[in-house]
This record gives sequence, structure tokens and C-alpha cells, in this order.
Amino acid sequence: MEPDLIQDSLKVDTVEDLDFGPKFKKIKSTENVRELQTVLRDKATSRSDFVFYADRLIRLVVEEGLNQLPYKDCEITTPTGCKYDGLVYEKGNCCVSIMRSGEAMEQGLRDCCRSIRIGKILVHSDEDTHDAKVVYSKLPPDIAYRKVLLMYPIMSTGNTVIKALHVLKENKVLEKNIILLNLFITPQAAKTVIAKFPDLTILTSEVHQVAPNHFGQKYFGTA
Ligand SMILES: O=P(O)(O)OC[C@H]1O[C@H](OP(=O)(O)OP(=O)(O)O)[C@H](O)[C@@H]1O
Repeated sequence: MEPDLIQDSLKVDTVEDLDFGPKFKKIKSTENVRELQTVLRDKATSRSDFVFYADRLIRLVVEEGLNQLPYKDCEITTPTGCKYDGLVYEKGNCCVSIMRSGEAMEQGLRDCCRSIRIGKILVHSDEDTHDAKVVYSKLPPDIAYRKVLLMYPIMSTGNTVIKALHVLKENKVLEKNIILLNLFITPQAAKTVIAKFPDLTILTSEVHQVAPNHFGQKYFGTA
């Protein structure tokens, strides 16, 4: 999809509202989306509600993320014999989830792309300093030739995602072929990541000074 068409889409806010350039995109902030974000931020939300509402928000971001991938024209025949000019999803994509919160987004993607390959990167970040280091990675061997949906829901400083992006670049993935799917990002994280990776596409649901850093603990029930 061309950038100007993305701006016209009902599904994403116009990028002019955000000062992060044309490769930074946000799903439309509808009342439905705002309710999901509110439930996820509310400390009174039960764990089962948290998982349920997180999965709903993840699905919206994943569906819009699929709009950032390439499609090509095709013609099909309907059951009544009519020709129809349609679109078909192009092959050559994969996903990389950043453990562990990024793994919460895998089911939403698999619900849309049943057999997509999913690589993993584990980045350990220090709870106090937010310093991050790569502990483990396992990626599809031909990842350099694929478009990559990189998934991580929370960006506070952006350090975790930056480490993962370095791993992808070391594996010869082109920056312009990476689409980062995210739920919540701080303005600081957006600025920092974009300054280092200007050709990266970022798709989020909300930019806010406060990152809901309880996400992983609450989603996986470890708090
Ligand atoms: O942008 P950053 O400053 O790097 O932070 C990203 C996220 O990573 C940390 O969570 P945690 O270590 O619990 O990660 P996990 O939920 O993936 O285990 C932090 O609390 C954020 O939620």
C-alpha cells in the first residue's frame, strides 16, 4: 500500500497528527480501541479480563499490520461464473517475536496467517536501569529475503526493541523490510527508535508518556 493511501485509510490515524514521520502509524483511535486501552491500563482489571482485552487489541494491530505487507492483483471466478478482480497476499513474509511479551501477540498473528514462520529473540532488560542485552535468537535461515513483522507490545525506553533490531540487521534483514507491531509506545521510545532506524515502519495503538509496563507480568500471570 502506498503511504498516501495508508493516510486515507479509516483504520489508521493520519500521520500528520504525530510528529514521527511517514513510517510511524497508529491504528484509528476509536471509542472501541480507547476502551480496550483503558481496561489494559486499569489496575483493577482482573487477569482473565486483561488477557481477553489484550488479545482483542492485539488482533486489531495485527490486522492493520497485514495491510503493511505486499499484495498482488489476481482474478478469481465466483460460484456463479463471474470474474472478480481481487488481491492475493504475497509470500515471503515472516514474524519475529521478542520474548516474552512479544509472544503474547503470536496467537493473534497465527489466527490470521496459519503457518507463518515465527523467529524469536530474547532480550533481557534490567528492571531498574532498563539496560538490555540479547540472550538468545533463533530466526528463519532465509530471513534476509523476507519482510519481517517484529512483535513487541510495550516500548518504554525502546531499548529492548533496539537490541532486537540490531539482531535483525546482523542477519542482513533490510530495515525497510521490517514492520514493528506494538500496542503502547512512549514518545521517547518512538523518537529514539526512529532516530536509529529511520527506514523502519512502526505500527502502534497508542502513544503515551506512561507505558503499561505490567503487561508481561499480568498477561502471563507472573505478578
Ligand atoms: O522499551 P523498554 O524500556 O526496553 O521496555 C520494554 C518492556 O520491557 C520491560 O518489561 P519486561 O522486562 O517485563 O519484559 P517482558 O514482559 O517481555 O518479559 C519493560 O517493563 C517494558 O514493559
